[in-house]
Amino acid sequence: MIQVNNLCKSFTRVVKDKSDSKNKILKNKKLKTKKEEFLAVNNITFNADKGEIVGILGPNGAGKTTLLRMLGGILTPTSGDICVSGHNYALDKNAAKKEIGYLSGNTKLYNRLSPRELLTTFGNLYEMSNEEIEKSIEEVIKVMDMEKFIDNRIENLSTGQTQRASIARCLIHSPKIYIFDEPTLGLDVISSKSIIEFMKNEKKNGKTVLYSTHYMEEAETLCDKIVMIHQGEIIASGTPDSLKEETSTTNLRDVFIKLASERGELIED
Ligand SMILES: Nc1ncnc2c1ncn2[C@@H]1O[C@H](COP(=O)(O)OP(=O)(O)OP(=O)(O)O)[C@@H](O)[C@H]1O
Repeated sequence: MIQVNNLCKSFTRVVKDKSDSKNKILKNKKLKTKKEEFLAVNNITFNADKGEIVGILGPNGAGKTTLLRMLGGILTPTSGDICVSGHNYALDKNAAKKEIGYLSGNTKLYNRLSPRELLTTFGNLYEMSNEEIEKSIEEVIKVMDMEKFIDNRIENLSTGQTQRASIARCLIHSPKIYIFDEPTLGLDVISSKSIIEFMKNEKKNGKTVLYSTHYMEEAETLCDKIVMIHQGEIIASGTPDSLKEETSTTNLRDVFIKLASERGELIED
């Protein structure tokens, strides 16, 4: 399982210095800029248990990718704790990362390799033996239905096949936890259905799936638990049914709209 406690990530961004506007008008100077810290992820706490699918929902810029990149070990948190199957990231990041299969939102694969060659490369990176790699590839081919294109060059695959190859790359070392950033984004119904079915089956196998999406209807039927974030903060978390009940709404889209507008915040989507 994965436990996240008081997680924060701040970035420095460059903004226009409004206090300099008088200068600009008077002397026709370019407005000065200044550096400012802002919290992209603000004090996030939740957990995802064995056999659970947890959906991270939120509009553009909510902080979903930043959160998942920290959980995937790509970004270092500014503060807070991440614990994966008993391994604390701050104390033993490598052990924690071995438990995770992380799919980033903009995964780029090596175009000139075939999925089989890609999976072999990643198996080697995880220090698996040749025999283990071959066995795992055979499993992954079955799970992701890749027989037809396992030896084709990645540059010749369709979008859906490429996404299946990207997910296959996350499975090669048999992790216990999957962290997927928008795995069904831009896919047609057939390709997204196969990925949704994959997540459902892995849940049955006792795996933990943590994934982000904009598709609230998809999350509503798939997820055991929802973590809704807006402007870096959790605005609600719980089962889809409990969130609807607490807000007297009938779907997750309305839950989000109601909670965000109660806070008087503009919705960016
Ligand atoms: N490396 C960075 N440096 C500065 N700001 C960043 C960086 N990465 C993300 N941000 C900012 O942090 C905020 C959260 O971004 P993030 O990509 O995590 O949101 P998101 O919920 O994944 O959005 P989307 O759904 O559009 O992908 C945004 O304001 C973004 O501009």
